[in-house]
Amino acid sequence: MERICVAVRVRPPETQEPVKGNYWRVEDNGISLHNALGTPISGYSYTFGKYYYALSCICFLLHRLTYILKKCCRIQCLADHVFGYDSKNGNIYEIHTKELIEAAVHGFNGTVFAYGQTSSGKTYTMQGSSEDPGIIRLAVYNVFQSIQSISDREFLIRVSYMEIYNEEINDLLAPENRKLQVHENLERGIFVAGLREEIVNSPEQVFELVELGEANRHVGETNMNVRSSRSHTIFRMVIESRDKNAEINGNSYDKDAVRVSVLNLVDLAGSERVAKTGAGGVRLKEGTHINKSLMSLGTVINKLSEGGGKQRGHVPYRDSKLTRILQPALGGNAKTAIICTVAPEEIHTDETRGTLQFASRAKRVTNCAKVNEVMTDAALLKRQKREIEELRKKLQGSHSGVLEQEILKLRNDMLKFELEREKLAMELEEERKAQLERDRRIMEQQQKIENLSTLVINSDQDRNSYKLNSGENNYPRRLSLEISDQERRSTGNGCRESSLGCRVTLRKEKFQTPAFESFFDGSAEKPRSCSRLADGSPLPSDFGNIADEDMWMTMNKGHVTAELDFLQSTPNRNHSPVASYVSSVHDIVEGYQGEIESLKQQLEKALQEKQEVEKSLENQLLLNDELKMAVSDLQEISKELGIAIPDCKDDQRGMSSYLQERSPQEKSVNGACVSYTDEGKENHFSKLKAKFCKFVNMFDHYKKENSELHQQCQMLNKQLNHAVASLVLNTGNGTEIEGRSLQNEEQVAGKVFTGLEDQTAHRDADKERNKFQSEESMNLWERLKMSAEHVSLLDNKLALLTIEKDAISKALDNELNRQEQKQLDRRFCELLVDELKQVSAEMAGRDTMLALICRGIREFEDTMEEKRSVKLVS
Ligand SMILES: Nc1ncnc2c1ncn2[C@@H]1O[C@H](COP(=O)(O)OP(=O)(O)OP(=O)(O)O)[C@@H](O)[C@H]1O
Repeated sequence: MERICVAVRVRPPETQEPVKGNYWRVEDNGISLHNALGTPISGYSYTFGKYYYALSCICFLLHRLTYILKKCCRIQCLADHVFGYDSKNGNIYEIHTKELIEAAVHGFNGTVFAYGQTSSGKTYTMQGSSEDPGIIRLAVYNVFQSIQSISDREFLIRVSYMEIYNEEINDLLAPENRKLQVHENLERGIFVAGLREEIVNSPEQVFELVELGEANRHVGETNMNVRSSRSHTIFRMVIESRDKNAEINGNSYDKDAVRVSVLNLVDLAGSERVAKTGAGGVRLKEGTHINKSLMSLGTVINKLSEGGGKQRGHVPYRDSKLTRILQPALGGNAKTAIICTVAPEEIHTDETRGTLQFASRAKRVTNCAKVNEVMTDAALLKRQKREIEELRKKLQGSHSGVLEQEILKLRNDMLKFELEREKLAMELEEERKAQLERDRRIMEQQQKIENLSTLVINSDQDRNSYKLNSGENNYPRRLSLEISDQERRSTGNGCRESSLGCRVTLRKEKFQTPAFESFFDGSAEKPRSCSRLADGSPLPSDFGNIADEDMWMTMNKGHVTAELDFLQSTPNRNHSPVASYVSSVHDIVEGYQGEIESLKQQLEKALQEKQEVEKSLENQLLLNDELKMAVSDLQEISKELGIAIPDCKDDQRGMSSYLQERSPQEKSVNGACVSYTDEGKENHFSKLKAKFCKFVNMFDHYKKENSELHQQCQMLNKQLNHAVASLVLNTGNGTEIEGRSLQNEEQVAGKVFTGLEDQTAHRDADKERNKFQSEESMNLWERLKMSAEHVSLLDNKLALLTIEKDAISKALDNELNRQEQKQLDRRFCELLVDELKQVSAEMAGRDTMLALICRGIREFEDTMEEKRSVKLVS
């Protein structure tokens, strides 16, 4: 564990004029604010490791003398420092950062960053000038020098340069690589995907790249700095090294051990105040992002400094790209040095104080740096080294230009692929999110549908209970307009918002045919077996294609069973002016229903009678059968006796003529059996004859009865026809619902007729009636629709008027309250006036009393005076 090294650098004043007000003075290893007289101002004094400063100076002097002393002092040397106006970048580098850079060559991660307000000299410190090279240049030189001094290891250095501009990471070496993403994995730790990395062999190569990056960096002019950095830049060197002699020594462990360290040299953009920078538009936006990310950095430092390096809790590295990229440098596996730059001018006192406080906190942060050794057989170092060698050989050849281009192209391709991969990963993630969202929506929809189904079922149950209670037929008595915002929004299965604005619920379990509301817009899907349905009508317009009764039943089944849920007026509408209109419509409907019900009763009665007649007819037929059997018995006996008896099917006349045409002996049926010699036979014959006569009489009687019954039956059928016809005509003026239900009745009636009358003629009549009925129904629906629209319009108006009325009554109430208040005030005033009058009267009384007392006193005094003068005289 080691602490972050923090140095403070005060840049020279902007003007050479002598300071008139307060000024910052650097003394020993501290910085304090002094007034114009040179006296330090209390509370503005910061001292940074005096003891360490002395030690570091000694260390600097003895730096090259003894390695052990250097080693011992290393930690101490990286202690805090304060650098004054006249300090050079070289001094700072030597004292503050050199150890860190050299440690990076030996496999430690290292980060150096400059922090401070705008125009305090961060860029100057990091980049420097031609006379005073900055930390980056000095570090690059130092790295290459160190590499050269280490003869037993081979190195590979890769360089990248990026900026964080408005919270977007851009590649400064490849400006086309924008909006790069930060990733983390076990192998590479935290890294920026798609960042161009250049393999370098010399400081000059690096400087070229730095220049290229600087040219691409975002800078802009503000009131405080002509060339103000508008982005944070991170110059990164990845140093890989491997033991050269490992293969010769046969040490496979050393051969595969590759040290990989990352050195970040960071030039932060400066915190700024809009009032001072005069930033607006783009500059303001940049400034906002800069301040935000610096605030995140401050928060991270605060968090890290709080726990004393042990219990840190959650550190919000992910709050900004800057802290995320610098995560290893802030409390992680890295050596870190911070250079806090401050401006000496009095006007920047607050900012300077802020920077110094940041420095104090950063000083308390501890890191845990260790040598990063990677064990891999396919080390990148080896591979890339070989590649470099190959490329170098090729470059030396005649086609160097072409090859160079090829390399560039390959590199670009590689980057493109990497970017593509990133993009695809992002798209995949987005798609996943979208899918989740879709699933959620579907779930919601399903829930809604379930809710609506429950509603429909409830409604169905309500209606059933209504039916049970009323003991009525299957027709709903009232139309109710149920408007509920929630339900109106719902457009699930079987439940749609109608053009009337009222919600119409279909009974899904029964409806197989076009939805009811489609009658309004004619969008209903036509049933398969009924292709020639009239537009918008639920009933077939042409019955020519209907082959039989079953098909007709099948076709109409959906319509006949289709019902609307109850529609109820909302309570507030009962009192609306249009409610009477609705109720009148309801009355008309109810009138029709009454008629229909009475007709139905008639029909039922007729059907009952008809059933009775049928029953007696059946009995008659049974008797007929018995009679037939008896006749056949008789025929057999007659045959036996040699008498020819006419067939039982013959009518009465046939039987009579037979009896008349009989032989003389046979004619005297009443006992003249003279022609028979055999007395026994005669008796038997007479018995049979009597029996036969009895049967004949019975037959006559039944036949008569039968014809009567037939007549009665025909009469009843006529009555039935008549009842049904009037029922159908009346239904034509009824509602759709009644119309449909009557179709059902008609079908029942049609069934009854089937056995009695000619079906074709009846169907023609049915067709006509149904056509008429459907037209009438549609007309009525149109009227109902219009009236419902009218009702809804009036309701809206009423609602508006109600709101207006409420507002007026509210205003009226307010006015009344005000009036009351005024009256109360007036009353209060009057009371006050009365009281005042009383008080003044009292005062007047007292004045009078006082006057009287005064007069009394005066009189008393006069008397006394007189007495005194009398006394004196006497
Ligand atoms: N130590 C120094 N010696 C001489 N000049 C300096 C020094 N430090 C800063 N300057 C000058 O001050 C000015 C502002 O410095 P610089 O641009 O480095 O500030 P900065 O902190 O990077 O500002 P910003 O955050 O706006 O980018 C520059 O003109 C620079 O040359």
